[in-house]
Amino acid sequence: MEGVDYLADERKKTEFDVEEMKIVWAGSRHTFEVSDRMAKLVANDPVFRKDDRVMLARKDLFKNTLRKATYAWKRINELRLSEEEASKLRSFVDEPAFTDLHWGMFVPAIKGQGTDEQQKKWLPLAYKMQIIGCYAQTELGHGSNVQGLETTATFDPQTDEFVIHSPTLTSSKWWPGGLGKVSTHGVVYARLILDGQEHGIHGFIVQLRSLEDHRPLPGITVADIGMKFGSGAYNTMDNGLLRFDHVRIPRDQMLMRVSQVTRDGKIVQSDVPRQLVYGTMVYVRQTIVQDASIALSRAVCIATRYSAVRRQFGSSNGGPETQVIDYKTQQSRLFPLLASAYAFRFVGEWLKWLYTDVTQRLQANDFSTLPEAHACTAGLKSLTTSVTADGIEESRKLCGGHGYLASSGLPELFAVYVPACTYEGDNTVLMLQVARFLMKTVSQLGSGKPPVGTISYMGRIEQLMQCRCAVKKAGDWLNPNAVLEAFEARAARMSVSCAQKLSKFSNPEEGFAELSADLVEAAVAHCQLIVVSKFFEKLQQDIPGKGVKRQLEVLCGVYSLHLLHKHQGDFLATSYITPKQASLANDQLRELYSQVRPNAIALVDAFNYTDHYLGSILGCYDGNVYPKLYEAAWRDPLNDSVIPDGYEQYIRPLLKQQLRVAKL
Ligand SMILES: CCCCC/C=C\C/C=C\C/C=C\C/C=C\C/C=C\C=C\C(=O)SCCNC(=O)CCNC(=O)[C@H](O)C(C)(C)COP(=O)(O)OP(=O)(O)OC[C@H]1O[C@@H](n2cnc3c(N)ncnc32)[C@H](O)[C@@H]1OP(=O)(O)O
Ligand SMILES: Cc1cc2nc3c(=O)[nH]c(=O)nc-3n(C[C@H](O)[C@H](O)[C@H](O)COP(=O)(O)OP(=O)(O)OC[C@H]3O[C@@H](n4cnc5c(N)ncnc54)[C@H](O)[C@@H]3O)c2cc1C
Repeated sequence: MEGVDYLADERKKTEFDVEEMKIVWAGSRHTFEVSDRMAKLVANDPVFRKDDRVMLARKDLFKNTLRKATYAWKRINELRLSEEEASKLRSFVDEPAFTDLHWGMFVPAIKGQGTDEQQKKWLPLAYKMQIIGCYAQTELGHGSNVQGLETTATFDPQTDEFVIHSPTLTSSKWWPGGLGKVSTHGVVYARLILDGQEHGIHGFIVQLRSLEDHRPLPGITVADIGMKFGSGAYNTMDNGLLRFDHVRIPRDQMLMRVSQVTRDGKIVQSDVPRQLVYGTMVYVRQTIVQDASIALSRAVCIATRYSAVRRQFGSSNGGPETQVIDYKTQQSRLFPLLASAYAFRFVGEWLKWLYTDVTQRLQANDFSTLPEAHACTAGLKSLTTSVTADGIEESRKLCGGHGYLASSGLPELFAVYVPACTYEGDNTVLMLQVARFLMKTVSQLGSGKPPVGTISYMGRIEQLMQCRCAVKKAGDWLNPNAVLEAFEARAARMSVSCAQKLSKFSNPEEGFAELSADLVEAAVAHCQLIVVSKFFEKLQQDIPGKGVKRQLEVLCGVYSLHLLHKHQGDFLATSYITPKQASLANDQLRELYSQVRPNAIALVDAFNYTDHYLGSILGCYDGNVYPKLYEAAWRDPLNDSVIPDGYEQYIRPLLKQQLRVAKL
């Protein structure tokens, strides 16, 4: 039944202009057009086929990734794509590869931490991919604790070189993507030693492999760390291990924007704060927040379309059964995820702005917003990746048994996505950084320095500690001020409560460790407030298109009220709302689900994903799920023959043996 749209009736119910919503989702008409063009380019090119990925053995999978990545690079050059187009094309290829780390971390590390001279030398080589780089920070023994890294970079004043060395097994670099089999160079993080004295962790550009024959250079041991979670998935990436045996590099290969080492082996600190050595992580964390909305929206698109196709129970007089999307339980699990995808999109857009702003300030030697940028990128990376990883798994469950099939696309999406909760900073460790920022802010209240930016609500601490929720009926929860005050009061009260408990400890570090679980909860409350408030800010913009703004208001209501419902313990325990008001919020939430329902399919169509990118039979645009599942089953290599390999060797003797036992 080629060409029939099985979701056409659903699409007829839409109450808003989907084409305009596509622009809102993309961020601008220009971004929409670039994305649309690149997505179609990839989808229509058979080299980028990916439906066989989960069947491939590791070596074939990896070679296939190399083929796709180099072909993508060829197309980028042939078509003279801009940086923006090239990056979109790579993302629609949808296969983790060494190029992610080359463009996503190696190049940004040189840009952010290299001097002008170093950038001039290394960036042209990297831009033409004449060298391929990775980001080699984590070690076997230490990842979260960057100050605990053991690799050493000892300056030798005789030769004007650094000697890079791995003194222990645990100092082996472990995890860097692209390192295992591909990278020719790495930005390697090591402990700087000058004249026997330690000077903290710094980045060094180290050549790892020959540019002639790709063999590791003398003193370098390098390999892949082995298979990871899931089939296909992140196994396309060659995460690597690396050991140095007194490897010498010229002095000018230490990235010297933050600190310089002089010819006579002295360290000179520039005005730039030492934390800029961590700058690449801040950059990547903000890109991860933007990507979270993409991964979550993919899962939600699949689950929403399938929930409209799937029917179970409720047939009367031989009529059709109920679409599972009409069950309130399904809606209460699915629609908050749909709303979260939109919420993360907008907070990601804002975070990109914040990051650009802090970068411009840093160039003008204004470091004042760095702590907030660090707290926001760390906290939002943690919050959005945790919700997205859980949301992908929930989407799989929302698709029932068929969600467990590889052809649903959800298992692989989960397996690729879930390490985002760990890489670029373990999510708990990052929330504890937010908590430190919050405790510092609370301790400085009343010092005459008013808190600004995302923490400015703390400046109204007295009012926020005393106010009570004014909601009297369910509809009052549609008032943005009521919702915002609730989230502000909850976040402020949880932080103050932690600060009060902390003040009872004579050793603040001991207190911080003891209270860390509470502190993480306060940090989560603060980050949720940021997401809610950025959604409301988005709604204050001029949003054209029939019914588009209205739909976004509904989604904003779903996002904030489902959080309020889920965390009602916090809101009640901090005495901002009463149980009655919590119950009214839930009533309003149910009503909002009914408003999402007729628009659900259109709201996921607005993501504008091609069937190729979604990679899911359950989520295909036309909803023609069952014939496609049936056909896909027959394509499985196990069905190449009616009698399986191994019948003669195992099944037949087994059956014969059973027969003998039966005869006895
Ligand atoms: C179906 C198939 C689908 C296919 C999908 C297809 C494609 C997918 C493609 C791609 C996937 C998408 C993205 C992939 C991206 C990346 C993944 C790949 C690579 C991953 C790379 C990595 O993981 S790199 C390694 C990252 N490592 C970490 O993040 C380590 C975490 N640890 C730290 O950051 C720090 O050590 C710390 C922050 C936890 C502690 O630091 P320390 O110095 O010990 O700190 P203190 O706590 O004492 O703090 C001191 C002061 O410094 C401030 N501060 C700390 N960090 C920063 C910072 N970054 N910036 C600014 N300031 C900072 C801190 O606040 C303290 O300040 P005060 O003194 O004022 O309190
Ligand atoms: C797929 C993938 C790709 C990666 N790519 C790269 C790369 O390209 N380059 C690179 O350098 N690294 C890379 N990494 C490494 C990654 O950055 C680290 O694994 C990550 O930072 C977490 O550090 P860890 O492994 O040391 O975790 P650990 O810190 O050992 O965490 C273990 C547990 O301890 C807890 N914990 C740790 N410290 C604290 C604390 N202070 N308080 C409370 N709880 C704590 C954590 O919450 C966690 O539950 C990658 C990792 C993965 C999984």
